[in-house]
Amino acid sequence: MDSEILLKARGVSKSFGAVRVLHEVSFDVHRGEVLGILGPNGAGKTTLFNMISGDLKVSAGEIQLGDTALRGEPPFRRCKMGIGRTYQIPRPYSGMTTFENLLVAAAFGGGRSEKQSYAFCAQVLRDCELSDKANVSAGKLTLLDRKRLELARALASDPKLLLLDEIAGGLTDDESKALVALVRRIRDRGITIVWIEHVLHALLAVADRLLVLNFGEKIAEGVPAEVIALPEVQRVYMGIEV
Ligand SMILES: Nc1ncnc2c1ncn2[C@@H]1O[C@H](COP(=O)(O)OP(=O)(O)OP(=O)(O)O)[C@@H](O)[C@H]1O
Repeated sequence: MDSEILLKARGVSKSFGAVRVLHEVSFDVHRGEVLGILGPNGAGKTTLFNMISGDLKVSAGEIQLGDTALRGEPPFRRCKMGIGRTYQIPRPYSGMTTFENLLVAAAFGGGRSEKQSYAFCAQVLRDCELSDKANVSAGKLTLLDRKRLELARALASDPKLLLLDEIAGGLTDDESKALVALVRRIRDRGITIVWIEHVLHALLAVADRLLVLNFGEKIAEGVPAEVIALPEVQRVYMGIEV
């Protein structure tokens, strides 16, 4: 990890009508790091991602990628600027093959000829261990391979910053180890990652830092071992009274 800040969030808030979902959340994501985001159901984690990716507008506050303020930029522009994301409920085109799904995603990243896109997508498939499923219809993949495809689609847009939303849920221990190994390989290629995850052991295996949300507020941020030892985090996230 270097100390250059790739993403900066300052005072980010979101309300739906009278319901306040996020309140003045500020944090930095350093280039090359994996920042894990924890928090109970409904804490506002996915809402935060939606505001980074542009799926939702902020009610207040600022988000910057590098030196560029993201306010007013639509999702497709943010994708071209280097923000890739997965969704909690994967959204592949089920009637298309795995490879076709990647080609569509690569078209969003832009900047490549058709020939270059084919070569790039073939590389992403190899990285995600999906080469042997290239011609399989996305709707027929196993759960682990659907998760790999969700990741591969995000990678095909060639992100600098990858937002992962609960990709380890529902996997066996061995499968989640395979997914963690894949996340590590992506990080080692220089892609900065923010990972929302309830499967704590998967997150702890790769996160450099953790940020914890509760009821829309940041309650902790820092080195994983220190954060999960905090009494408030143990109480709200793990239900342990200390
Ligand atoms: N479009 C919306 N309209 C109204 N309320 C919403 C909307 N999107 C999210 N919410 C509410 O905002 C709160 C935070 O939701 P969010 O999905 O961000 O939580 P989360 O921390 O990601 O939870 P989980 O771990 O269950 O995915 C919830 O109470 C949710 O019902």
